[in-house]
Amino acid sequence: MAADELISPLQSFEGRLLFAVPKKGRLLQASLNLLEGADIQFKRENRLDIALVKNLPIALVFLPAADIPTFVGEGRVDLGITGYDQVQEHDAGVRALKRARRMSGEWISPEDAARDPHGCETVLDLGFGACKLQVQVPAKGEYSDGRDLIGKNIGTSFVNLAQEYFTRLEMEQEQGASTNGDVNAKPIVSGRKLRTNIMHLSGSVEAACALGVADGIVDLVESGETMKAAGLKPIDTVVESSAILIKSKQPSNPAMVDLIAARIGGVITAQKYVLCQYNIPKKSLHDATKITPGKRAPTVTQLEEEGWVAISAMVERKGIAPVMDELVKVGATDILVLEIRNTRGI
Ligand SMILES: Nc1ncnc2c1ncn2[C@@H]1O[C@H](COP(=O)(O)OP(=O)(O)OP(=O)(O)O)[C@@H](O)[C@H]1O
Ligand SMILES: O=P(O)(O)OC[C@H]1O[C@H](OP(=O)(O)OP(=O)(O)O)[C@H](O)[C@@H]1O
Repeated sequence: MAADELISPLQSFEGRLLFAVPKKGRLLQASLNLLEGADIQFKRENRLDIALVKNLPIALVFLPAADIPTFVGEGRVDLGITGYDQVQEHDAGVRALKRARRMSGEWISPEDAARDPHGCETVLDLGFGACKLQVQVPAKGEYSDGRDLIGKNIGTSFVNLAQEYFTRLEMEQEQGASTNGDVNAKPIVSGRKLRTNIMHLSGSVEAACALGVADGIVDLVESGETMKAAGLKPIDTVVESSAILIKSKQPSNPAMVDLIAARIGGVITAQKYVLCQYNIPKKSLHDATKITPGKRAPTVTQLEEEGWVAISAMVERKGIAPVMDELVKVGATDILVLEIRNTRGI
C-alpha cells in the first residue's frame, strides 16, 4: 500500500478550511447546486462524509443540518449551510445549558469560558429552505391559542425552542403580563420548572397528536400539506426560517471565508435576478427606467435607428412577468429575458 493511502481523511484536513454541508434532507440538493455555482469542485466517495475540494484549500464535511450550528459554534468547522431554525434551536440549547450551570453553581474555568464561543455568525441568507416552525394542534380540537397548551404534552424535534416558548407563556400567565408574543422580550427565569411537558421526537412529529402521544406539536411547515394531511392547524409561529450560510467567530482562514461568501453571494444574486433587455423609443425612456430601474441604474445604449435606445437591467425573477406587461404598455419592443449565470460585486 502506498504511504499516502495510509493517511486518514482527518489528517488530510491540514491547512484546509472546513465547510459543513447538510448530508441529507431538504437542504441537500440546493446546497450542492450552490457549491457547483461557486465552482467548489469535489468528488464525494460513497458513504464518506468528507470530501476534499480539488481546486481550493477546503474540505467539505457532510453533517446533519441540526448538528451544523454546534460544529460551527464550537469553532470546529469554519463555515456551514443550515437552517436558521437549527441555529435558533442550538442557541436556545446553549442558553438552557448556561442557565442550568448557573443554577447548579458550577464553576466555569476561564479556559472553558474562552473556548465556549457557542455562537456562529450569519453570513448570508441563501434564499431557499423557507419554512416556519409552528405550534400545531388538531384542527377540530378545543385548542386555539398557545396558552391553551400550557401543562399539556407537546411533541417536537425542537425541544429547546419549544421549552423557551412555553416557559415564556407560563411566565406571562403567572405574572399576568404580556410580551405580545415576542419570545425575546423577557429573560427566562433560571431554574423555573416547566409545567408543560416537552417530548423529543426525531421525525414524523405530525403523527403524535393522532396517536395520542401529544396534545400539540411544534414542527416545521412549508406548504402546509403535511400539517393538513395530519388533521392539524397552526396556532402560532415560533421561528420563521430559511437556509443560511454561517461562519465560526474565529475562522481558521478569514480570507477564504470571505472568498467563499462572495462566490456564494454571487450565485444567489444570479438566481434571484434575470436580465431584461428591450428597445424603447427615446421619448419613453423615463417611463421605462421607472419600470426597470436596475440594481444601480439601467444600461442605456444608443440604437442605430434614430429616436430609439436599447435598455438592459436586472429585474427580480419573481416579478418579471408584470414588468414585461408594463414595458409593453409604455412602448417597449423586442423584450428579452435572459438567465444570469453568476454575478459579483453587486
Ligand atoms: N418542508 C420544508 N420546507 C423547507 N425547508 C424545510 C422543510 N423541512 C425542513 N426544512 C429545512 O431543512 C432543515 C433540515 O430539515 P430536514 O427535515 O431535511 O432534516 P434532516 O437532516 O433530513 O433531518 P430529519 O432526519 O430529522 O428529517 C430544517 O431545519 C429546515 O431549515
Ligand atoms: O408543509 P410541508 O411542505 O408539508 O412540509 C413540512 C414537513 O417537512 C418536514 O419534514 P420532512 O418531510 O423533511 O421529513 P421529517 O418529517 O422526517 O422531518 C417537516 O418536519 C414537516 O413534516
